[in-house]
Amino acid sequence: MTPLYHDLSDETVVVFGGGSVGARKARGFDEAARVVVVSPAFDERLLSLAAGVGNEERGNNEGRDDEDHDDDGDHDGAVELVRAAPGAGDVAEWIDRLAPAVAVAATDDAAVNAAVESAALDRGILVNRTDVSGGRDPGSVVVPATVEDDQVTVALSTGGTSPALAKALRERIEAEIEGAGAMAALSGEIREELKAADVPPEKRREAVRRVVRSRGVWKGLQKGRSYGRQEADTVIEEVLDR
Ligand SMILES: C[C@@]1(CC(=O)O)C2=NC(=C\c3[nH]c(c(CCC(=O)O)c3CC(=O)O)Cc3[nH]c(c(CC(=O)O)c3CCC(=O)O)/C=C3\N/C(=C\2)[C@@H](CCC(=O)O)[C@]3(C)CC(=O)O)/[C@H]1CCC(=O)O
Ligand SMILES: NC(=O)c1ccc[n+]([C@@H]2O[C@H](COP(=O)([O-])OP(=O)(O)OC[C@H]3O[C@@H](n4cnc5c(N)ncnc54)[C@H](O)[C@@H]3O)[C@@H](O)[C@H]2O)c1
Repeated sequence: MTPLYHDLSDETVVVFGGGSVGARKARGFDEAARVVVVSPAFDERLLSLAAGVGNEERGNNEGRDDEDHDDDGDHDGAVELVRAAPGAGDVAEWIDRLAPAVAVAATDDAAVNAAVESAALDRGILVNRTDVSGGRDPGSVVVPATVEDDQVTVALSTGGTSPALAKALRERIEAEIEGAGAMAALSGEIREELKAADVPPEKRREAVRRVVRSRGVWKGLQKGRSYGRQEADTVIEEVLDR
């Protein structure tokens, strides 16, 4: 399995199955893509997502300009629910109509999930099969456990073997990456500044490497951006003066 970060803005993700697993996947993809859930019944969390509850603070609507799919127009970014129970033979038609970039098979009907998988694979569409673990077929993707701090994202998979372990490790990493977003912003800015000032590449790299490893800078950033910056300037001066 090869982990990649994929930009799904302007793409559609279709989720077959509106139970608890379908709801979790819809929520995960909804931050970036248009999400359509096809199911005869919907978990309560999906009803909230469809009403746009919780979307505002997640800031997931950037870069989205097609509101055609939005039923009431009020909740840009809301998940769309389509009440239907396609049989295994109907799934391909749904996929053709929705033209998704990713299809998620999350029903409790193994035959329907298998039909989603084969229809997606036939069309070169990525498929996430939620009812099987272990090895994947080519074109089949795993949804990892993820932790985010601003622009920094950690995605974690056990290769499909142990989702419970993926979750447990994710909980540990959550504490570990706190503040990483602020550090990414600061060190990115410093890198640009040193480049613009024509600092020789070797010195520039050493300075940036030291900044991201400096306990003082991490601590400073906890107090506020300018404290982090001050600490970083001290580190940079040490490197440049040598
Ligand atoms: C990471 C996460 C992302 C997400 O889905 O959001 C995710 N599962 C999560 C939680 C979780 N899932 C399950 C449990 C109960 C404990 C257990 O059974 O282990 C727990 C833990 C809990 O709930 O505490 C049950 C389960 N999961 C799968 C099956 C099918 C099977 O095993 O056959 C069954 C059995 C169903 C049954 O027996 O009925 C299958 C998959 N689940 C995956 C992802 C993919 C592999 C990821 C990897 O490579 O590690 C894969 C292969 C396909 C996929 O769905 O992409 C999310 C944690 C998010 C977070 O909290 O950070
Ligand atoms: N990946 C994971 O993390 C994970 C975790 C638990 C369970 N599972 C597996 O995922 C599947 C779904 O789990 P769940 O807990 O959400 O089950 P669930 O029973 O709560 O939900 C299944 C949903 O599929 C819908 N459905 C049934 N037939 C359908 C059809 N033809 N088309 C569209 N939707 C249809 C049902 O109405 C229901 O909303 C199960 O097969 C289970 O083995 C996966």
